[in-house]
Amino acid sequence: MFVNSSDPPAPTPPESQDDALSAGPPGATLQVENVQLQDGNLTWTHANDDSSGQTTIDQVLFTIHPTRSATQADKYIICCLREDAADNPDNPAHPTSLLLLTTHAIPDELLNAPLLSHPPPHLQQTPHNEVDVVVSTKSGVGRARPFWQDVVRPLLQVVLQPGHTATGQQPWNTIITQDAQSVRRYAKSLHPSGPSKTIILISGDGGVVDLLNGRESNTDEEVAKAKAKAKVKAAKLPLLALLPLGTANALFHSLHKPVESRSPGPTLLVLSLRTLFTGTPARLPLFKASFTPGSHIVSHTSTADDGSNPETCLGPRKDTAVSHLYGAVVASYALHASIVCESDTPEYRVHGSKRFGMAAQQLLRESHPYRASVEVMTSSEPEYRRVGRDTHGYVLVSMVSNLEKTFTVSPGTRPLDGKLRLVQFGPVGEKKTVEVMMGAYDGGKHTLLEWEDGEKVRYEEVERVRVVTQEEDGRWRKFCVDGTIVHVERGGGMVVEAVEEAAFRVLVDERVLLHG
Ligand SMILES: Nc1ncnc2c1ncn2[C@@H]1O[C@H](COP(=O)(O)OP(=O)(O)OP(=O)(O)O)[C@@H](O)[C@H]1O
Repeated sequence: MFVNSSDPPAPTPPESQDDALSAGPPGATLQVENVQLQDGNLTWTHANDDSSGQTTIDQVLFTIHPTRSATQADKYIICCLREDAADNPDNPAHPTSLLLLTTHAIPDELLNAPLLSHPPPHLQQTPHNEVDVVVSTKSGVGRARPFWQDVVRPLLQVVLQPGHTATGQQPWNTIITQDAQSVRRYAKSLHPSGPSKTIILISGDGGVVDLLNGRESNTDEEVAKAKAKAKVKAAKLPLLALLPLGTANALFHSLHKPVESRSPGPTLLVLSLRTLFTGTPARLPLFKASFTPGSHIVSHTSTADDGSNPETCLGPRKDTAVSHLYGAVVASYALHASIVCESDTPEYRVHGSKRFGMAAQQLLRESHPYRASVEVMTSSEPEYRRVGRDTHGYVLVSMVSNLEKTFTVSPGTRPLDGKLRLVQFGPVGEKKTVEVMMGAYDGGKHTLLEWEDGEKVRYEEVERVRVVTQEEDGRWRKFCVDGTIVHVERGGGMVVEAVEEAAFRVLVDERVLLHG
């Protein structure tokens, strides 16, 4: 979450500044002819010099056929994403770029692929709808901003072309994060009674949790009032469009699991851009994690922390007090929470998703038995039932199937099903824990694991989970909600349950709703 200390200081534009004014040309626009599609390869001839070009069908985002203007009536724009460093060797800081092919005729297969003749309503700024773009600059390995500048912004410009004004004003608002509180501050500005909002969130799961909780913290009262008065309609709930530029991107992977193929196939970014322009809104299921009094959010990125202390998660440091958090991904205790917490140092962050494995190695060597009570309620059991023994290795309550693309923590979860599932096992030691992790990387087979000593992985659908820690050492009293770490007091804990009331909608690929 911190810039490496060797980086030059980054210019920090005001959060609300729309840096579209400094935009360059919208991607590389090429006039092409003789476009053909064969064996998954799209080929063409450049109109100016007859040279040829090619890309794969997986890199095609969609085709625009703007029928609005007579001059453009017979023109197509094939929009492609290039995201291989090899495609952009001159500029490794900008690993993704847009390729726009303008042509008079396209192969039939592209007519059947996503074809945009009008900007989708959710991307149009009108008196009844606003479009905000939130760029979380420290997500993942820091590529959200170049992705916005090089790809998303020019694509919006091309699709929303008639919205341009002479002043260069764009029909969207841009929020570039400046610190760890930026997304929360933005969320606070969302008013349930204002026009409906589409929020294009260029970030990882942390941006989503910040958005869910920033909004909630100031609008509890307002939301209650607005609901009582106007009965906030589902269609007015803010609509999230996720562009997954984080490390794990669990929410996007899980929501798009039915349409995400193993390679080769469209990449995560291609899928997310297709969904942004052609997706369908759905209610985003949420859970609430409530914490005992005295609990605090632990963070590396508060203003008080200059990032020089990699031991934040190991020490007794306290940050913002917290009573509850909303989440859309997972709430956890024990190994998972410790991995997320201890991998979130500036040193580990530069390694992208490898940081989880690096922190896990150390924690696995220690294989700490976490002293706690874990209890569940299910739809058929209205009283708490104890799960496991007095010590635990892994306790995770999931609302999604995947924590990473290939890490299926909850194979029974379907996108948007709104169900909570518990994955729990005891302190089984390094070897068996690795076996569990390998099962998760093998489509979720860990949920069937049982060992000869009677230990097993417990996996079940639950309504509510209560975890109370009995640890003395603060290092083992960390809980995790969608990547946010909460430190609880001695004897403290967390209760997790699904939330009935909808607060956000999310854009998904239409096929997810049909086959999810
Ligand atoms: N300019 C900034 N300075 C400090 N912190 C920032 C800044 N911009 C964003 N952040 C914080 O960095 C965190 C980035 O988390 P995010 O989840 O988006 O990425 P990630 O942790 O890499 O991905 P994932 O959660 O999917 O693994 C967020 O909590 C956000 O508030």
